[in-house]
Amino acid sequence: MEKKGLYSIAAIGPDMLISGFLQPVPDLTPVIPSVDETSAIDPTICPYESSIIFFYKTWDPYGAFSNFSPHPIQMLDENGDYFTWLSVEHYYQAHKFVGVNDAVAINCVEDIKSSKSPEEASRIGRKMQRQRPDLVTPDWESIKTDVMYRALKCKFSIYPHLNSMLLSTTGCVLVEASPHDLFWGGGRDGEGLNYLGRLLMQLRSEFLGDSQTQNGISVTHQQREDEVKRP
Ligand SMILES: Nc1nc(O)c(N)c(N[C@@H]2O[C@H](COP(=O)(O)O)[C@@H](O)[C@H]2O)n1
Repeated sequence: MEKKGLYSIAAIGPDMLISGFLQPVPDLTPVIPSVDETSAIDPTICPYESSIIFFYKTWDPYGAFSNFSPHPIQMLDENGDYFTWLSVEHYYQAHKFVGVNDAVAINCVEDIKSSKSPEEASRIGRKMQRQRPDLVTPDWESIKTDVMYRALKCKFSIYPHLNSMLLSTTGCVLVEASPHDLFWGGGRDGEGLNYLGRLLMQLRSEFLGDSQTQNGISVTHQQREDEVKRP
C-alpha cells in the first residue's frame, strides 16, 4: 500500500523523470510538457534523455531564441506588401491592434512599427492593451499563437545561423525562463505554459522534417522555403 504523502512513478507518470520534481497536485500543468505532449510537439525528443535549455534575456547563451533578439523579419501585411519589423516582438505587439478600425489603434500600430527597440515595442503594446482593452483585436487570445508562429517561422527561416542554432538543440526541451510570463514563458517555479518554447520545438521539428531526403535528394529548408522573403 502506498503511504500518504509519497507519490510513486506509477501514480504520477514518467513526467517526474524529465521535470525532476514531484508535483503535489497532479493536474497542474508543468512547464515541461508531458511525455505525450513532448512527443506530439517534437517526435525527435526522448523525454527520458532530454536536457532543458532555458533562455530569456538576449545576452544569455541561447538569447537569440528570445523574441527581443534584434533580428528583423519581413512579413506580408494585409495589403499584400512586405514590411520589415525590427524584431518578432514588434510584429507580435503590433498585431494586438492590426485590423482594428479605430484611429488610436491605427496610431498604436504605427508607433510600434517605428519604435527603436523590442523593449519599446513591448512597452507601447502592453500599455495600450492595459489601458484600452477594447482596442485589442477581438479574437486576439485565439490567434496570438498563430501570429507568433508566423513571425518565428520567418525569423528561423531567413537567418541560417539561427536555424542552425535551433537545430543544434535537437533532443532538448526549450523553455523561455520568464519568471512573470505564464503563457509564453515557464514562470518562476515551472508553473507557466511555455508556449514560446513549445513553438520553437514545433518549428525545430518541422525544419528537421524539411531537411530530410526528398526523392533521394537532400534539400534544406532554406532551399525550399518560398513563403518568406529574405532580408
Ligand atoms: N526578453 C524578454 N523580456 C521580457 O520582459 C519578456 N516579457 C519576454 N517575454 C516575451 O514577452 C512577450 C509577451 O508579451 P505580452 O505579455 O503578451 O504583451 C512574448 O514575446 C514573450 O516571449 N522576453
